[in-house]
Amino acid sequence: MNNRPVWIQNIGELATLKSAQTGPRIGEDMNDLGLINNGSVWVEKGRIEAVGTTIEIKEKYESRMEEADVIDAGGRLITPGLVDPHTHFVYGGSREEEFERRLQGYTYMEIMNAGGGIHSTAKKTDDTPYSQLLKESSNRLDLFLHHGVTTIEGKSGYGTALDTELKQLRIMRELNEQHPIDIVSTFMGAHAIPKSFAGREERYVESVINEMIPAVMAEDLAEFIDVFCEKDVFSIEQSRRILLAGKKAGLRAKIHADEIVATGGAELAAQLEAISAEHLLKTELAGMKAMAEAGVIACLLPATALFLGEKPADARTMIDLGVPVAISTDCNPGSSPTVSMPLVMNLACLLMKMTPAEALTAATYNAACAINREDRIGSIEEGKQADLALWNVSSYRELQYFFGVNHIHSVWKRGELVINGFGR
Ligand SMILES: N=CN[C@@H](CCC(=O)O)C(=O)O
Ligand SMILES: [Zn+2]
Repeated sequence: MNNRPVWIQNIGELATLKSAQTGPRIGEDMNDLGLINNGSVWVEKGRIEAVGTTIEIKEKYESRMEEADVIDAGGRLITPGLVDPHTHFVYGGSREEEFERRLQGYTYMEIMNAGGGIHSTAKKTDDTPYSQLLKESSNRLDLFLHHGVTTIEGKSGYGTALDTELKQLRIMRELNEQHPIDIVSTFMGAHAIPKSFAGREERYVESVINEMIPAVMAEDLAEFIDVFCEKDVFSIEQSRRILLAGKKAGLRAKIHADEIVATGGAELAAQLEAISAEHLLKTELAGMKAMAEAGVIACLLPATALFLGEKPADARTMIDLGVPVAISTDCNPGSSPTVSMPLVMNLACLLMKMTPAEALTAATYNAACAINREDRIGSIEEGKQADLALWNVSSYRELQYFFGVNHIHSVWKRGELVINGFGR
């Protein structure tokens, strides 16, 4: 830990995301970025001590300037470190052959029902030794960091049995200790019904409830539970039982809902007071209204929609109804092989017609809310972790507009410069 204070000054545009409102931002508040022109941040012991204009911070810390490492941001943009609230980043192998098959016309579910898709990654993840899986996942985290991401959520769910679930979750725990990125873990044993349980689907649901959840809790390996609630995967009733069992054990609920077919997953999320519902490509108005009413965060995944050739989620209606919206990469080898939150922000604007400001809110503060971390990350305010991203552009609008490029310059994690673009 750097014990010297860090004074970052001459920030052309500082998007603090600070707001008088508490809880996830909804409606017009998603456009309020708490912007400061010619901004400055004073960081001490990994925390943000003060935020203001360069002149204000200079005056406030005049007597202590000598002690500080002084950084000139050169008129660039600083945002909170990006938060990716939905990933499956611990996995073995790759699925580029399946990508080609989909380009030839096979659908995602056809491939999965024929034993490919999630089943193929589960088999490869079973077969990848712990140390190799750890190394490959750590390399992926490096890529996330190079795209300005300082916290991610990670899900288990690639395995044909409990031991692979535990392997994935233990890897996330170990990486959380080793890697600069903070990892928040979700147990997703209900991602696919293993082929060995064909015809005995109920038996698998029972095993998730009676064997897997207790084993995960015994090692305190997860904070959230998630289910792939989908036609031909887990039904509404199976999803309800699994999520209720998780909640009873102390996990907060998330749900992959209405991705391929509208099955009522959004309504279930509202009934169970899930913290978030994911995908929502096919969600109907009633489901959106129920989510708005219950305060469930919509975690939207435009890179997945693009990669699967599906129409993206109706973010505009959700925002207009008061549903809090977050966005995420959904990094996984089948439906979204990307680590780029900057790309996801571009796609949120281009495909879902979110404003540049809404996309930034969805990738920072609201994303932090979707993983219950808004008390410490997601905005640049006094007392929060000094997780900061410096971009090689002068405004957030430019970041969202000049697309397909990684504009990252430097990244601080808890006040430490972990990606250093100075001098280039
Ligand atoms: N849809 C379910 N799960 C993942 C995809 C997993 C895979 O295809 O490997 C998702 O969120 O997109
Ligand atoms: Zn997912």
